[in-house]
Amino acid sequence: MERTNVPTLELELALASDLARKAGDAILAVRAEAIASSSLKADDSPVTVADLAADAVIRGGLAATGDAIVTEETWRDGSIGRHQRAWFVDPIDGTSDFVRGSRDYVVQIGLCVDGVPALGVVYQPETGLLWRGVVADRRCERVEASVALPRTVAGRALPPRPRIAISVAHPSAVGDFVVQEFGGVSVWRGSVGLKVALVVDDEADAYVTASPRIKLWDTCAPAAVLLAAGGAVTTLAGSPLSYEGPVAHAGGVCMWTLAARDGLSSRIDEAVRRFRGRMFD
Ligand SMILES: Nc1ncnc2c1ncn2[C@@H]1O[C@H](COP(=O)(O)O)[C@@H](OP(=O)(O)O)[C@H]1O
Ligand SMILES: [Mg+2]
Repeated sequence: MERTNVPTLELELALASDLARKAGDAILAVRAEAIASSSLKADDSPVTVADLAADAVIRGGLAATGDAIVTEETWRDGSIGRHQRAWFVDPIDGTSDFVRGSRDYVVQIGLCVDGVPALGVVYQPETGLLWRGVVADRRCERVEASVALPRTVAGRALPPRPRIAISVAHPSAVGDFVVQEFGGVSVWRGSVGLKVALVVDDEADAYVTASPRIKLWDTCAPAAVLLAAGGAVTTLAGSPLSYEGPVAHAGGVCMWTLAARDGLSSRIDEAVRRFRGRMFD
């Protein structure tokens, strides 16, 4: 049968892009008040009225899809379970940076199909930059002032000093060790989505975190963006990330170019061995 070039998940990509921008507007509208009145959730992570407003905008916009919806601000404990389609929403990724007045925070909307990231949108309200991807079409783009620039990481070589994107808000001994072990350079940045955007934009080769506090909504959208660009997404041990079980990634997360995965994964193993028992800080 003749192959058609009908784009996959076109409506979903348009919907998620529109909702991410609307959520971004909702955040900017209450930013000052949100920063002044932030509070801590039961797990000690910050939350603001901006997180809640953006969460509500996105949930409202996705409701008509009839799909499962998992959002940071509404999810209650338990396992995600198996869904044909499930949206993972982080209304603000990088809330701790946001409350410090940093521009490094994003809105993230990801869609898993059969438990695997299929589509993702990462939007930075402060700059209007948007990264998005549809994995099945190998379509990844950075949208800047309404111009979509295609992005790929396939075929990118690993530089002699690999650039490793590392959390500003949550530095860790494991992160430091991994950078040292790779003979690499740390690229400090807030938000998971922006660290993965660094990989997509050729400003980093890998994002590595050992934190068990990283959640499925922190990773789903950026994972889809990077996979669509031809990159790889794994646990520290090299397994695929699961989106059907617990809401936290217990095995850490690596998001990298194929060259970085191939060149560095054995040394990640070394980090895992060395830090066993106190791996997650
Ligand atoms: N060691 C840690 N402790 C607490 N949260 C962490 C963490 N490492 C990552 N995270 C979570 O991962 C997200 C991005 O963190 P970072 O900017 O440090 O990379 C944040 O999500 P939210 O901002 O959506 O709550 C944060 O809660
Ligand atoms: Mg968040």
